[in-house]
Amino acid sequence: MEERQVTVDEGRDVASTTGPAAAVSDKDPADVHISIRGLTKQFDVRGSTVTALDSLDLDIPRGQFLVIVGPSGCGKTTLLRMLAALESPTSGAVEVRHGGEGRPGNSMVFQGDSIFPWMSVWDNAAFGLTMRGVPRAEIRESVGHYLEKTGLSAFADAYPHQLSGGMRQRVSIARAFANDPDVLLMDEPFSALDEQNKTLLQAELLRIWDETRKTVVFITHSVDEAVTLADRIMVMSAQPGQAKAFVDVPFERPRDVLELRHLEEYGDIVYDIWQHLRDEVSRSQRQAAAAPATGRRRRR
Ligand SMILES: Nc1ncnc2c1ncn2[C@@H]1O[C@H](COP(=O)(O)OP(=O)(O)OP(=O)(O)O)[C@@H](O)[C@H]1O
Repeated sequence: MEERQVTVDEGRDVASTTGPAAAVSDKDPADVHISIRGLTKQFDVRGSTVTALDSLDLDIPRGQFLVIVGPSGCGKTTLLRMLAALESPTSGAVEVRHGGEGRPGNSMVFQGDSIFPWMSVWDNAAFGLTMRGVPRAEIRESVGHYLEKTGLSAFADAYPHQLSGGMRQRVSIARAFANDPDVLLMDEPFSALDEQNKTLLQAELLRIWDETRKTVVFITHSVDEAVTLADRIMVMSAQPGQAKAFVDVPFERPRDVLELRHLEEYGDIVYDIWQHLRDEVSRSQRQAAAAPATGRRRRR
């Protein structure tokens, strides 16, 4: 089994780091796909230090759909970027236990357009596989499959400017799944879409994910979206980002998005998450109002 481990240990005993009880798995360690210990990330912003993440401990079992919610600026994207090894920790460790020879470690799906405007839908969806030199027949099969699953077969030759925003996000999803990564990292992929498209795409994502049961780490600001998609939800505190609470979502799969939202228990879970989130959102707003000079930066 291949392993990617990013560790920056500034004199702390990572193994003895403790965190919220539910963050660290009590299951067989062989089931843990992603293990995070004491993860801290600081940025220097014009002479002052911004602690984006503070001593985060988290185990993500293989095949879990983990959704992260938290107020703006609490370090969600920073965490995802460290999982993708696009950013290195200031201290602490991220260990991703890679499960498949020759497969990419992760694929990312972002908010807004992340597909190449000069490539057709087909070429966009095939991009990761083509770059890895996968045989053409395999590419044809995999891309054909995921374009069909995302309702894009008829648009294989179209270019992004000929598509709606929802269709462009479908291309991103088809590309991510076709690439067959070990882990899927999704950063607010549906936030730019209208409510109807969002609901349709959530249902499609659930259907596609059900076939593969890949480990997913998904960021959203929408509590409804979190409860609809997740096996488990991590609620983060306002900056500096820490795990404030973990909420298990017990609904059976496959899930019907609309039926789910009728259930009494669905409302209870949404309420529970808002209870955890409410103070953090207020705290984050106060921080933003009090410290405009620290210069929160968006990278997208
Ligand atoms: N490259 C960077 N340089 C300086 N500061 C950064 C950088 N990346 C992130 N930050 C800061 O780290 C903090 C966390 O940012 P991050 O984007 O991870 O938050 P977030 O929870 O994803 O926010 P949002 O919900 O608004 O997308 C913010 O204060 C941000 O300004």
